[in-house]
Amino acid sequence: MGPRGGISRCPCGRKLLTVCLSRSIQAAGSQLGQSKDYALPNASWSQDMLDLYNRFLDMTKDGLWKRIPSYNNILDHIPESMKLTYEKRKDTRLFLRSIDAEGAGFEYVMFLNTSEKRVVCLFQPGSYLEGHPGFAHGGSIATIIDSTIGSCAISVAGKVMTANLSIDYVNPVPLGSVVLVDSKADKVEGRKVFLSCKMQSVDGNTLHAEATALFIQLDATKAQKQQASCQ
Ligand SMILES: CCCCCCCCCC(=O)SCCNC(=O)CCNC(=O)[C@H](O)C(C)(C)COP(=O)(O)OP(=O)(O)OC[C@H]1O[C@@H](n2cnc3c(N)ncnc32)[C@H](O)[C@@H]1OP(=O)(O)O
Repeated sequence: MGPRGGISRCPCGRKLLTVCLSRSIQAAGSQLGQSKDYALPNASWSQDMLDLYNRFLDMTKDGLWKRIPSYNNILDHIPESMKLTYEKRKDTRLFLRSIDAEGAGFEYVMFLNTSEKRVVCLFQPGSYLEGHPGFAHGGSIATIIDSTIGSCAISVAGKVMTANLSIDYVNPVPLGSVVLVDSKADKVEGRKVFLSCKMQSVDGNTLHAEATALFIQLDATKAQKQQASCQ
């Protein structure tokens, strides 16, 4: 990972500046009628989250890493060429963006490195994701892993679905902490994409979870049938 970014050295304070910038970008976006991008700092992000975000943002400068924008409607994530005949519905939401209160649900941002076939997600689980008292629910961990690995699979193979996801939960994740979800595509065999992933603490000293997954590239004919059946 590269050195920390210039933003952090601003005299008016990194957190304040970053949040101001994100608000300006979001305000500009809404003026243009664009969807809100949630993968930008907000006031709920901890210093750890902001520090990591700025480190990764710095790594996007040479073009190897890209920040993946995040919207509350899945169709805003899908390239035009992959949308086929989906119709945008107003009554659906991407599961991870279903909680409105900042900081209460899935606070996350993903970064893609295409040449390494890798997606890293910075994840700060909020209080509505509680399982055991004070810790993130295993389902929320599975969700962020599935989405991170899934984003990696999509970048490699386009339209895919999870066929298998296997997770070893090693250490619980405290609510409000920040973890790194580091996924990579290990192998592509025909329509099958095999991926693996580690969820670790920011200092790298705690392994929270390890996962492997199989994603299958959708057969065009079957994909059209699936779409037709859910419209
Ligand atoms: C933040 C932004 C978010 C964006 C990321 C979103 C990521 C989220 C992803 C999801 O959560 S997707 C939702 C959960 N997944 C599903 O609901 C999938 C349900 N399953 C299916 O629809 C089908 O089973 C599937 C599309 C996965 C595969 O059906 P196909 O009919 O296309 O595949 P087919 O049965 O022909 O199998 C193709 C190959 O894969 C193999 N295969 C299929 N399922 C397998 C499995 N479960 N385990 C091992 N191998 C499997 C199968 O043996 C075969 O191998 P071979 O080519 O070598 O013969």
